[in-house]
This record gives sequence, structure tokens and C-alpha cells, in this order.
Amino acid sequence: MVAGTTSDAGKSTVTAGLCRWLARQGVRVAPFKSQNMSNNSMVCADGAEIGRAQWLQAVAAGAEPESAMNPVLLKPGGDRRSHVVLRGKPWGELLAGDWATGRAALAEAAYSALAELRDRFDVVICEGAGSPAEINLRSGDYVNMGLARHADLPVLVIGDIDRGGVLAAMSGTLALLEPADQALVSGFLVNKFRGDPELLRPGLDSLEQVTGRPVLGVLPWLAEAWLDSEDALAMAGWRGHQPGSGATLRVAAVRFPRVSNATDLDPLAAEPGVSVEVTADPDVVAAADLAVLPGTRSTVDDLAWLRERGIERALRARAADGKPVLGICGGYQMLAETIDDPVESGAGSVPGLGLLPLVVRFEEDKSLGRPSGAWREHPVRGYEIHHGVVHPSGAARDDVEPFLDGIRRSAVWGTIWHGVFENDDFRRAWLSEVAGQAGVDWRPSATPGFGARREAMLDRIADAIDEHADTAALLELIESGAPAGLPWVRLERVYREQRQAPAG
Ligand SMILES: NC(=O)CC[C@H](N)C(=O)O
Repeated sequence: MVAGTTSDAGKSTVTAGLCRWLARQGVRVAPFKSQNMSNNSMVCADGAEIGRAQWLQAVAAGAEPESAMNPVLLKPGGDRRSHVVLRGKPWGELLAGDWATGRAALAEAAYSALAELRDRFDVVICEGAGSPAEINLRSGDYVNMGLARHADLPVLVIGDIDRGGVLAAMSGTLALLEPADQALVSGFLVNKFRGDPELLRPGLDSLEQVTGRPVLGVLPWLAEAWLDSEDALAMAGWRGHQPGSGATLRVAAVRFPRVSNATDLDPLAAEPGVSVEVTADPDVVAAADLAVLPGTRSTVDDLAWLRERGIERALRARAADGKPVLGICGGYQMLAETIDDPVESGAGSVPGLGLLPLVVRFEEDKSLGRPSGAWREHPVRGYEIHHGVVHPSGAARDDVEPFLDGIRRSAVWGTIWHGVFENDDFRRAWLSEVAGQAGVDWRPSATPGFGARREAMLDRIADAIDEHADTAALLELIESGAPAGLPWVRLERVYREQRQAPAG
């Protein structure tokens, strides 16, 4: 199990790297995360919905992504409310306070999914969530030490040295755990290091002395290593945009509070000559060459937010001036004339932006699929994840053109499909078209495609593990589990209080 001192320590990346590193040695390996909280999800071949990070880790492992790899997915729709996906299918809604009753069934599902994977694969790399030292949640935990204890997993604790405090975070994480949990914590891995290794060494020596555990590697800062993140709009990894062969195409993507499938933007940000700014500023939306409304977990609520921010006016002005606007899934729904939503927001019928001749009706049943088609002569594969179904609002009209199961009218484009910009030929052709609509002399350059770049990135992470981690020790942990006799770092009072805490 890969646990971390904090969120964003690099657990997902290291898990993907370990999967790739093992797969390259011919090991049949699968990723696993009991429970992921994210609105970035993906549809597997069997129709199951899982977190995007686990999907990418499966790609790293060369394994077919499946629901067992991420049996519980929580999709936050508000601060205290999450839509729960269990084994790839909608299970219900949970409020923060429902956890105590909801968890037992979810934990059971997670445990049996891991058992299934262990039957079918040589190795399963489990990713924890947040920090294993969230001891207020320990009694109901089935993602971190609760899972490790249940399945007797050796645990590696990863820390992000770029943020500082990594030695304290590592020793403190260990010390807060109760003895039987500590017994599984087998070593540390420093991540995102970009300093002088000689200066770090004495710190690592002290950490090893204090904790009685080895530091199994210091992985370098990898500028281009990013993963389809659990965090919305963390496409920073693709930024630092390269110049293209013509002018720069400036894209403004609206930062919805409940943005979903924000990974749709990654291939745009990676395209040479395209700069993507994620923004809530109407002036930026107005000035961009292309404005994108991405997906959202809460179409009606985020539409209200967009109106409050004054972004509606900017979008209307763009449409009137023939400047390109693209809506994707939830963002596409917003472009309709009316949205009838008794399901997601319960708001009933609300007016949409009215920029496309459509009406949206939310259905109880969730549409999950992996559609494919073409735009002009370019093949496109995508995926869809939505409750809202889009219909034409009146008789057939001749000012609209089909566009990837959606439509285009003049410079306003909308599709219900996610992931379409990963199709290299389509992306370049479509961007050329909207650059023309925006009057920008952007031209595609011949660079490796998005998929090729992603593969290269996964290999680079695996290379870093090969080069900078004690791979013999990692293999030994995988083979034999946590070594016996790991010392207990005592903080006695804490354990007592932790055990008395109410179930979380
Ligand atoms: N992925 C999305 O953007 C979903 C849109 C909307 N929340 C729906 O469920 O229909």
C-alpha cells in the first residue's frame, strides 16, 4: 500500500509508477483504491465508472480498467453531499453524517474487490487516501490502515519534500498510529525532491534512527509527471505551454465550483501554441479566443453561480459576435434553452443560457457509455457520464450542424462526450476551425500525440523508481510483506484517546 503524509504527496503518481515498473518486468499487476473522492471519473469497457486516477494506473499496469480497481467512488455535489458509485454503478447519495451507517456496506465491497484482484493478479498496488494518520476517522477506515490491517499489507509512506516538513510529517504520521498499524509501516519514500542529496542525507539518517524504518528512495521532482488528478482542474502539469507554429490560441475554461471531468482540458493545455486559463473572471472569458464550459457535477447550481459571476453576459456577447464557445456535458447542458431537473438539483425547470436550440431533461438513470463517431473525416472516441439528456427544442433547423452527439450553431459548439480532445487528428482539426472563427492564425504543429506523451510520462515515473528507489527492498516487501519486529514509536496517550473516539 502506498500511503501519504498528505493529499497530493504523490500517491497516485507513485502508484502508477510502481504499476508500470512491475508491468515492465512481466508482472501481472493491478492498481486499487478502496474509495476515491473525485468528480474526475472514467467509463471502463464493461460500463463501470471508476476514478480517473485508477483508470490511468490500470493503463500504466497494462491491465484492463475495471470496477474492482476503485470499488467506491464518491462524487461530491455539495460541501456535505456526495453521490456514491459502488462497483461502477450509482448506489445513492450520502450526506457527511450518513457515513456511520453507509460505511459497513462500502467497506465490505472494497474488501471483496481487493480479494478478487489478488486472486487474478500477481501484485496489487493499493493507494491510500489523504493521510493514514487521520486518526479521528480510523475506526471506520477502510482506505488506509483499516484496509492495510484487514488485508495485511505492507505500507510505504510517501512525503512531498517540495512543501517542506517532510521528516516531521513522516515520523509524525508513524507516531500517531496505534501499534498494530505501525507494525505494517515498512518504509518511507521521499517524493518531488529537487535539492542537493548530500544536504538531505543526514535528515534521512535521523529519520531512520527515530522511526526504525528505512527510507526506500528519494524520487526527483518530475516536471512533466502529473496524473489525471482527483483534484479538479489540476491540469497544471500540462501547462507551461510550448509555442506552436503560428499565433497563440487563448482558451478560457470556466472554473465551476463543481467542475467534473476537468481532464477534458488536459489535451488542450498540452497542445503547442494553445494556452489554457482556468478562470472565474468574466473579462477573461470575454477576451479569450475560445471559451469552454467544462462538465459539472451540479449543472443547475453551477449555472446559477455562472450567472452571479457575470459570466452569462460574456458568453452571450461572444455568441452574438461569432466568437467560439464550447460546452462539454454539464457545460453543454447549460447552453440549452431550458433545463428540467427533478433529479440532480431538484430545482425543476430553469432557463438555460439559450445559446443552442435544445432542452435538457434530467433522468433518474445515469447514462454511462463509450461512444465513438467522427467529426468531418476525423474519428473520435469519447465517454459519457450524465443524468441530463439533451433533446432538440423544436423542428429540425438548417442553422445547426451535428457535432459529436451534440450540435453546433455558428460558433457555439456543444457535446455530451468527454475525452474527445485526446483524439489527436480531431483535436488539431477542430482547433484549426475555431482558430479560424476567432480570427487567430494558430496552426497545429507535428508533435507526438497526447496518448504518446502520456505513455512517455508513465515510463518516466517508472524510470525514476528504477533509478532512485531501493527496488530490491520494494520487491522484498511485495514478496514477503512487512518485516517482523518493526519498532513501535510510542505516543501512548494518543492511542487511548483514538480508541475512545466515536465511530466516524
Ligand atoms: N459529467 C457531467 O458534466 C455531468 C453533467 C450533469 N451533472 C449530469 O449528470 O447530467
